[in-house]
Amino acid sequence: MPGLAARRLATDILAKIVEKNRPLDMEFDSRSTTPAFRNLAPKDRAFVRAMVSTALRRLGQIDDVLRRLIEKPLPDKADRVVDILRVGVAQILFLDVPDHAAVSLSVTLTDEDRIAKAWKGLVNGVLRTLARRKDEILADQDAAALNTPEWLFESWTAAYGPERARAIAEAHLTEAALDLTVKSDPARWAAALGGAVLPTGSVRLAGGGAIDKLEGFLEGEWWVQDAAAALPARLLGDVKGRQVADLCAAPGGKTAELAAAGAEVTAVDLSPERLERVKQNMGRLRLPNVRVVAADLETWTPKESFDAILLDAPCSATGTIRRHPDVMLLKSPEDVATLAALQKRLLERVSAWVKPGGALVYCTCSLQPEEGEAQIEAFLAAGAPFRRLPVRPEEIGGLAQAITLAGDLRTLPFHLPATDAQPGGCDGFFAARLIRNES
Ligand SMILES: C[S@@+](CC[C@H](N)C(=O)[O-])C[C@H]1O[C@@H](n2cnc3c(N)ncnc32)[C@H](O)[C@@H]1O
Repeated sequence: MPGLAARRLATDILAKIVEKNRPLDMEFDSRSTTPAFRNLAPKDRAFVRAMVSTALRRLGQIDDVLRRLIEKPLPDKADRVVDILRVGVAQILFLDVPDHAAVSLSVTLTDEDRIAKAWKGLVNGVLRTLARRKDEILADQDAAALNTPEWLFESWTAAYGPERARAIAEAHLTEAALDLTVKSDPARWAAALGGAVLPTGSVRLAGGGAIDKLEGFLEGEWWVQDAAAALPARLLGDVKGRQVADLCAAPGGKTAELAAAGAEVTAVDLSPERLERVKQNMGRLRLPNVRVVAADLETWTPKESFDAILLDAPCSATGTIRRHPDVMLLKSPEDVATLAALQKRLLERVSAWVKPGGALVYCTCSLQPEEGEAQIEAFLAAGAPFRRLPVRPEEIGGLAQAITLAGDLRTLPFHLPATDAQPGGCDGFFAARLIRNES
């Protein structure tokens, strides 16, 4: 039956993420070699990804629909039914799928399962009712609040105020555009690829299609990198001919920027597998000036100090929810606390490796102040031999709203608003630039 295999796979993947806490990318990577995945046409694979991402992005709204339309909560053994319903609701409310196809394929999937089949009538009834009442139900839902875990909404309200917290949650409702960092001539690549040049210099495409088939990929003219993720490396200024350490480097977006700007880069990361990707990427991009080191920064020590250091510390990644909606499900306040402790240790340790007068940029793709502003405040307050060098708007494409009072970079997911030429938004990044005292 056309489309059934894609729904079955989407339901299986969603179940693993929601019930087994498996990250979305990891689950897709591990499925990519299985027959169930390989037998799908490329457009069906993309559709599986769209169903799963949408179900995660809108999980709060979807579960609210199920609470409204199912009178008695389903028993634990009906997990499969819930997952089928979630994928079905995602199709009816948020994806461009005819209602009758979403309903009948969901019913067929239910009928396939030995236990779930007992709820075939319920699946049919719930999805048909939804198809009839969808406009009324959608109008009655507060999407931003329903889809955001309470602890996150509260933390953003405390950090940024209620209006900006809501704007962040609203920005998460939309899939991110595809941003490219180009080696040179953004206007030429924007024209060639049908995109637009952002004020920050990245090229933004509306997304869709296989990346490795796009012009310039094989020639190594650009790499995929969110517009906000492209900003921290730039804060190191002119790095041509300088010894620069990119710490926590994989998969290498910032390594590529530094190498393309002419630095001699030492790229360090804990994960040998992820470093393989750095090597592949640098090969494709024809950037030979990168030395890759697989090491734990908590124990590794460089032989010599560096002119400049970029520390892109491991973090909760709450700034990347538009691309990774599973973050909302998988991360907890405890994770933020554990990661903040690791970031503090890394920052203190690696800061000793910067030459006097050299720059240290600390960054994370987190919206949580504990992983950004508070780290730097505590580091400087503890008497570290560094001073802040505030970020200037002209260094980041005039994005003055992304500079804090203290002079750090703080992008939020609703920055870079949409225009006629391009969709809006960017990752939520924090970056601080510190200069080591001369003596
Ligand atoms: C945010 S990602 C880095 C993204 C990368 N800078 C880029 O722009 O493509 C964080 C990285 O930190 C690495 N990492 C985590 N703990 C580490 C440690 N103790 N030592 C070295 N690398 C670590 C992870 O393997 C992961 O690749």
